[in-house]
Amino acid sequence: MLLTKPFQDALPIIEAIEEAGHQAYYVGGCVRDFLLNCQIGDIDITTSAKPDVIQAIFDDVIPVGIEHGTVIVRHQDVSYEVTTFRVEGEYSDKRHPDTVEFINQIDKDLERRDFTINALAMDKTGEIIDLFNGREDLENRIIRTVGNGNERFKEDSLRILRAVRFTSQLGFWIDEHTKQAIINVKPEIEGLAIERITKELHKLFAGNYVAKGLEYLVDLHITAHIPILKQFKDIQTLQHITRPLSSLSEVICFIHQREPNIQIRDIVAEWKCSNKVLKNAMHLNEAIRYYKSNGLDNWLVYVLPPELYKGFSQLIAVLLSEKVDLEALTTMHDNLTIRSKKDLAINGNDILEMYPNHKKGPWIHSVLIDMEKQVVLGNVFNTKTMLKEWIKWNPPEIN
Ligand SMILES: Nc1ccn([C@@H]2O[C@H](COP(=O)(O)OP(=O)(O)OP(=O)(O)O)[C@@H](O)[C@H]2O)c(=O)n1
Repeated sequence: MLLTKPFQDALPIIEAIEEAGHQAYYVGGCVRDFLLNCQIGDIDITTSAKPDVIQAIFDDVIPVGIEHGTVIVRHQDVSYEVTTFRVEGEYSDKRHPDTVEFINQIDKDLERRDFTINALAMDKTGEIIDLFNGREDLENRIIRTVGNGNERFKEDSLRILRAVRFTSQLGFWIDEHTKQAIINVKPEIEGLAIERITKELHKLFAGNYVAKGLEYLVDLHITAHIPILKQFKDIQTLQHITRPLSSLSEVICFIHQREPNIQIRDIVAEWKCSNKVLKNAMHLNEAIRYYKSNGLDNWLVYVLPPELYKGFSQLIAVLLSEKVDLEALTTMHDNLTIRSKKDLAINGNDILEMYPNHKKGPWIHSVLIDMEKQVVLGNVFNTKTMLKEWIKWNPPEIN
């Protein structure tokens, strides 16, 4: 099969390993996505060479997980994960295998992988190694564990969420035996590091077939073992989603809107998200609240950071089945009369001068915000005279 560019770019790595007398193959998600004609993410390479051999062959190697057999080889500004063929022991810390044994043949390495569609390898000529009928499952759009599902999921219960995530990304179905194994092993999800769960949920909500993924999550009662989702009173409401949500802030805002008892701050804390995610989720939530009572106006566009317009428009579609055009938001933003408080033609001192018998205080800030809003909404011109006039007619409450 003709290799596409990302594989051709990685070819010198495979060739150099082979020239040193070892085997090397493209493996996992990149081969799956290649056969599906999807955009290729990272290219992973699996090899019979041990990490120290890889370090000796290449100049630019980052030892990210030598004890597990993984190093990163940098080649023409791209990072490639190169992992030695291995079999693994138990995952008692729920993150990494307790023991790793390096082996010389690819078969056993493929056998330890999660799903048949991920247990595919490809050599440098494009020849596919498919020991578990992964290609047939790709054609039939099936997620099936390699061998015994109970064992695969017990080795790493994150694979349960990966299975569901793949249904959301690829629109595939989960094989019946695999489904049963998910049901058997799902309580073990509770022992996983939350960061790993959050990462999978993020990918699940962003999948093109998100409704399908969430249907599995709910129907197989996996949600009962996922922090935050287990708090839903009516978990069915989680499934009513018509399109993907690409950022975690959108996901968090969506959850709060669907289940208002669950607070945004609590989701962020439980899922260990960043402050940036918290801030953006709050912005989105405030914008949705405002939109529900006022519709779309200049104030909403002014207050919401432009980088969140896309997420806002997605959420409006998902939550309210309404269309807010991204272009319309951008045009409204371009036509705003002011971009920030600094552009106001009046400042705190001007206001204080109008009320010489009063002291500085929070009331000045309130007047300024009100002015900002009136100017943005086009109710008053942004000149000092007009703004002072407006204040005279709408005197502030000073206390
Ligand atoms: N819990 C896991 C994680 C990964 N893998 C194997 O390691 C490969 C690479 O894993 P990763 O990069 O995490 O996932 P991808 O399948 O490549 O998918 P994506 O990049 O979309 O996350 C997978 O294809 C699979 O063969 C596994 O068996 N069990």
